[in-house]
Amino acid sequence: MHVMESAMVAPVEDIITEALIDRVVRTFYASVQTDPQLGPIFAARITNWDAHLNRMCAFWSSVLLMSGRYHGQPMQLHQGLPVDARHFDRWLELFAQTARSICPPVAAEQFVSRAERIAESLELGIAASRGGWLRKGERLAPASADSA
Ligand code: HEM
Repeated sequence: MHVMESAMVAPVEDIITEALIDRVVRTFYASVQTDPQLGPIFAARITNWDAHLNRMCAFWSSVLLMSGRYHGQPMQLHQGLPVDARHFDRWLELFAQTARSICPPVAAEQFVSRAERIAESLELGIAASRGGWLRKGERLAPASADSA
């Protein structure tokens, strides 16, 4: 690559910083907490928001900066949740709105594309834990006790 071209496009690690992750995470969960669909699910489970936000910052730092700061089992933590495809769609909608309102476009797209892939694998894992396997493109159905 010509030296001028490389100087014009900053590497994504220069754009996505711990400070940017911190802002995205805190802004996102502030809107999650007041969201009628998602808020109650979090409110019923999270007693220490400060600890949760710190863990989510560590998670995104591991995902986007490969910092290795996060150690946890997100799959197990989501398996018991009363969620279906509609909750994931809303989560992703709020997350994309947040990322795009805060980040430069290339950084926002990194957040959004990783979130979409992780959401898809969480849907697959939750479906499997309920004894069902999703085909390609098939979405998570409501838990049977929650199908109303
Ligand atoms: C339907 C959408 C979602 C809902 C309702 C939801 C809800 C929750 C709740 C309630 C917890 C806390 C669990 C606990 O500590 O007992 C949690 C943890 C977590 N969520 Fe989600 N989540 C959703 C989607 C996602 C997505 C798409 C991601 C990643 C892109 C994600 C990443 C995480 C992580 C990493 C943790 C674990 C933090 C830790 O280790 O303590 N979640 N989620």
